[in-house]
Amino acid sequence: MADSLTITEVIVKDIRFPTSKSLDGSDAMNPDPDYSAAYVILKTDHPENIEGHGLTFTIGRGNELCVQAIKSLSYLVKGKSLDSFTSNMGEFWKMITGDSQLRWLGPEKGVIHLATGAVVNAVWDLYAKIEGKPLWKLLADMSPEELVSCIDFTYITDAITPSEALQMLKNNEDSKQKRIDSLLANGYPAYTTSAGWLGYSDDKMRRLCREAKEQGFKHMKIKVGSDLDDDMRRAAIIREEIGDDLKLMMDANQKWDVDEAITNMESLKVFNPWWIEEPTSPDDILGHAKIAKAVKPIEVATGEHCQNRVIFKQLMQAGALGICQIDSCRVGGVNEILAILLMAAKFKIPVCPHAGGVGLCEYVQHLSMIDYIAISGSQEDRIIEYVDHLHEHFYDPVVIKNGAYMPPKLPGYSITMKEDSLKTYIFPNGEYWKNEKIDKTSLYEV
Ligand SMILES: C[C@H](O)[C@@H](O)[C@@H](O)[C@H](O)C(=O)O
Ligand SMILES: [Mg+2]
Repeated sequence: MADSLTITEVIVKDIRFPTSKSLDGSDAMNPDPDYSAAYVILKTDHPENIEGHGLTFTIGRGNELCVQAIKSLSYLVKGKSLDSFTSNMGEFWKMITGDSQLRWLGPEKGVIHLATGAVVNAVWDLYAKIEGKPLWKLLADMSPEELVSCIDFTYITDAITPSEALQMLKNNEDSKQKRIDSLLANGYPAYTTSAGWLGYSDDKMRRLCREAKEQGFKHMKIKVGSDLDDDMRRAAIIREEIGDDLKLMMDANQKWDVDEAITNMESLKVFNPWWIEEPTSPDDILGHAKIAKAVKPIEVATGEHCQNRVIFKQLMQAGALGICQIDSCRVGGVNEILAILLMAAKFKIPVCPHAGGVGLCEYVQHLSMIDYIAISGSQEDRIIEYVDHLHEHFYDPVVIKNGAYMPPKLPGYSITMKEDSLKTYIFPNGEYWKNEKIDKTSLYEV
């Protein structure tokens, strides 16, 4: 029973994959990412040893900082009963983000908030496993009142109030089952970024474009922001491969200044992109608003480095955001995501989550599904990012059919990694890393 379950131990692991070797994930700002996870396991006294798993995503060096921050937060969950959290999820989230001394490190941003995402998501994973449901179903089965009670509305009531949120959820209540049935039958549409990594050769890009088309993808994303001539050349190759019917998106990964973004998009618009992603600093709300106005009808997309619900709120209020790219563990986990999904629905901004990395696809599928089932109620202009890397390390990897994510069936948040993978890729002494020459700019003594 949930009410007798106690979290007895919090284990944290530094897991890193050497993706920089194949340039998977490379972009103009991040040329050599090693996809990594600050990974947390909540041990419990459940008779069948059910555990809660969660992770936060980084790209290598610095993962150890998230690991330490999770350790600092762990006293807030260790020794507590799951029921003491699930009886009021909103209060639980306030408690995790409200530690009077740790809060100083943020508040609600940077390393401490990335760590919050891992811990909060691990608690949701445990909750869903105990209830015997995949996370999307656990959320779908909640009443509007229960869903609203998961959210901390602090700092966002000028954009959305609890009673407005409740009304929005109630409006969707009667038609929920219809959308669940459609997800079970058709899945949730995806787009792929796998073909367009900046470090890939032209031949590899062409081959991956063809494969993606054959797999049923209708949208592809390409990296830009290195050198405009090169961006033009690569965009032309992709358009040649995918034709005019498929949608093309561009991602500059924060490379440009505001006016530079506007000028460069003047040239790149000939390839008819649907959106330009992260054109400039993720903190520059007015800059995004200026770009959004200038590049219309191309949409401005951002969110993977958006630190919390307050920044999302301002982007929406300022008309700076055309596509909202929630990130499952950049912000403080499921509770804060629900707040952002509700604001996006209110502002009529489509949510297309940031995924890829390691575990992000596994996470965000649940979030888009609950958005569709209970919050926005729509799939119009909404797709989930998909990247074909590292899924083999998960017990319950994503299932893509005909370019769509199929709803996960196993209980939990789909983020549990295989024992063997954890052992092999733990940094710096796992089977893989112990023989590698390791960069010494980390806290580890090597
Ligand atoms: C370093 C990473 O692969 C990023 O390039 C990636 O998250 C990207 O911005 C994306 O939108 O998928
Ligand atoms: Mg991106």
